[in-house]
Amino acid sequence: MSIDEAFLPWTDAKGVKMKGVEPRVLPGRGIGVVATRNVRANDVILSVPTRSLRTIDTVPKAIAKALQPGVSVHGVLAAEMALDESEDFAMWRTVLPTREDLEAGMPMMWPKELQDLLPGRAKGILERQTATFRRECDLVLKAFTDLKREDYLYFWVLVNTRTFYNSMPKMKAYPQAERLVCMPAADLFNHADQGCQLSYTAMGYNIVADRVYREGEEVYLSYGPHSNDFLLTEYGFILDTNRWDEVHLDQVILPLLNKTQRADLKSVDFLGRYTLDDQTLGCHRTQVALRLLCCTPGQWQRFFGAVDDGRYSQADVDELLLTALKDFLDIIGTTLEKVDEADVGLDSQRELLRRRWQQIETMVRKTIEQLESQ
Ligand SMILES: C[S@@+](CC[C@H](N)C(=O)[O-])C[C@H]1O[C@@H](n2cnc3c(N)ncnc32)[C@H](O)[C@@H]1O
Repeated sequence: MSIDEAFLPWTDAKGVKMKGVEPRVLPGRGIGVVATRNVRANDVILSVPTRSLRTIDTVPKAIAKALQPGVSVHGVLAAEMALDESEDFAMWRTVLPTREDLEAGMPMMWPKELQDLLPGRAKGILERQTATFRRECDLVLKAFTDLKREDYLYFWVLVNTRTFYNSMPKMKAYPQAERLVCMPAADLFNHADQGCQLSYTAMGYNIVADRVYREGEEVYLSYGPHSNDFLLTEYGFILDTNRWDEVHLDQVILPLLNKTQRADLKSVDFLGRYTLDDQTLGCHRTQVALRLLCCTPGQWQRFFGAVDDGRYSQADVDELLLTALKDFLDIIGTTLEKVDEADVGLDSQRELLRRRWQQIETMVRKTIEQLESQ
């Protein structure tokens, strides 16, 4: 893989300014952006003028009209790209990942058997993506009968992995999840859990350095405070070090609760989304749910209402959590065996899945050790 020599002149003609950075091919990450000289914190390293942005407002009326209101902005942008045969887009395509590149990482493009082995949180995101895609794909293929399902899927996934949240004031007319924008060159930055920030001005978008970067260093953008399950399903990769990572425990906490307890938690919006992270031995939601199993109603109410800190029931809660985490270790072990035995999909897909479960295992073991050493 290499970057077409006409690509940078093309971005230049679009008014994109790169200052002290340039895109390069990087092993294992496709293309990324690297500092060509020392960059200072708060330097604007890339700017993209409004005229170069692709938004719902730049989609040809014939396409937008044929698809909306039934298809989301995401779905319309994907359809536009799938139908775009212009020379302009052909140049952008030279730096876009191929279908094979996307298949390696994006669970939406994996075989069902591997999708079924995803961690619970990733599976939840995938289910929502798949339902949206199916609904939108049917509408798009009905409107543009020459389009093929697999081509539309490629562009749908592409838009998923390369759009930014669009903070232009006029986007307020759209629901939050629909405010999407595509930007040439800005979409070549890879993500880190701490990275540069995107900022909007009336002229367009800037990427601002979050810290000093030395010449030759890769410059990362922060896509947001995302866990590895989120990065896996939305972007097709995971980070080795991720301060926003968390492990979802619903799989082992929900089965402990009876019907009434579930209904009680649901009524206060505390049913599900139980997590472990680096900072806590079970998040506050987990603490609330487990206290239903070992406290009187009055004690539970006082903890829930923050009238007391629940110190008196902490040992019982920790014991319940420890048992749940040990059960989770069994589930993780069985899942890893299934991943190893799976004879479907690509090696890269199975390896990514294995790495994610190993990260989860490490976090669960660490918490077990901490609970046992208290
Ligand atoms: C906005 S694009 C970034 C540019 C991309 N690397 C390319 O070649 O076009 C987002 C995609 O880059 C890859 N990516 C981003 N950050 C990464 C990272 N830290 N490690 C591995 N892959 C990453 C993922 O495939 C993701 O879907």
